[in-house]
Amino acid sequence: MTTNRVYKALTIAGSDSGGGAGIQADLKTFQELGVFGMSALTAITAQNTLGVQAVYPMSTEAVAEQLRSIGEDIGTDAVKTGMLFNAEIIEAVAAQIRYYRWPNVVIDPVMIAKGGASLLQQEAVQALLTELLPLAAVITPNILEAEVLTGLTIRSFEDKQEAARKLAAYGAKAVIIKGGHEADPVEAVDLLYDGISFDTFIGTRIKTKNTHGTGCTYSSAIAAELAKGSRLLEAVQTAKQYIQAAIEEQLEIGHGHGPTNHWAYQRRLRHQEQGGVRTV
Ligand SMILES: Nc1ncnc2c1ncn2[C@@H]1O[C@H](COP(=O)(O)OP(=O)(O)OP(=O)(O)O)[C@@H](O)[C@H]1O
Ligand SMILES: Cc1ncc(CO)c(N)n1
Repeated sequence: MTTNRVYKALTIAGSDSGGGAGIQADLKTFQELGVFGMSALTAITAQNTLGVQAVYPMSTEAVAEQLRSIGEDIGTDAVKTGMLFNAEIIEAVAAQIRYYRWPNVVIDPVMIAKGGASLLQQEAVQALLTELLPLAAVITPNILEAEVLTGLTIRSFEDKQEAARKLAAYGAKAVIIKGGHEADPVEAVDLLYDGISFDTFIGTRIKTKNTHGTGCTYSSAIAAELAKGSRLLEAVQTAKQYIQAAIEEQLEIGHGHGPTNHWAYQRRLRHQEQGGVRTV
C-alpha cells in the first residue's frame, strides 16, 4: 500500500451563511486544489448575496481553542487569515501562529464586505500591522485596504508600488495589491512585490456583478498552492487562473452579488481550456 503525502491548509476566518465568501469559499478552494482544508471560525455572519444582515463574533478563547486543537494534533502546511474582526482576536491568532511556527501565512486583510458592512473594527488595524504582518508570507489587500493600512492615497501604479514597499517594511515577505476594484474596463491587474522586485498578474476583466468572495477565494488559492510546496510566483499564477475561471463561469445564485464558481478551474483543466491570464 502506498500512502501519498497529504497537504493541509488552515483558514482562520468568518462564516458566510450564503456560502460565497469567508470560510465556505476558503474550504471549497482548498478542496478544489487538492489540499485538506481545516478551519477556525472567528465570527458567524448572517449573510447572503444582498449583504451582511448580522455579525456574531466568537470569543477570543473560542478562536484560540480551535487553533490549539489543530496545533496539538494535526498541524498545517499553510494558513490563510480572512475576517478577524477585532484586535483581541488578531493578537490571539498571531500568538498561536508564532507558537506553532506555522509556515506559509497568507493574510487577506478583510475590512469591509462588498455591501459596506464592517468586518474589522477600526482600532484593530494597528494590531494587524504590528502583530500579523511580521508573520506573513504574503498579504493581499485590495486598493481600499492598502490605503487604510498605509495611510496613502493610491491613484497611480507608482502609488501601488509605494504602498507595497510600506507594507513590506512591517515585515511581510511579500505584498499583492489587487486590482479588482479599479476602473480599468479591459484588465484586472494585481501587483506582487517580494521585497526585491515587482511582477504583475493580468487577467481579462469580466463585466459582472457576481464577484462576492473573489478576495477570499484568491487568497485561499495562494495558500493552497504554497501548502503543496509551490514558490510564491507560481502559487499566485495558479491562483490568478483559478479566480479568473471562477469569475468567468458565473453562477446565478441569489438576487444580489452572486458567488464565484469554485469548480470552474478544475472543469477547465479537465477540458484543457486556457484562461485569459498572463504574467509580466
Ligand atoms: N471583474 C473581474 N474580472 C476579472 N478579475 C477580477 C474581477 N474582479 C476581481 N478580479 C480579480 O479577483 C481577485 C480578487 O480581487 P478583488 O480586488 O476583487 O478582491 P477583494 O476586493 O478583496 O474581494 P472581496 O470583495 O471578496 O473582499 C484579483 O485577482 C482581482 O484582480
Ligand atoms: C465572512 C466574510 N469574510 C470575508 C468577506 C469578504 O468578501 C465576507 N463578505 N464575509
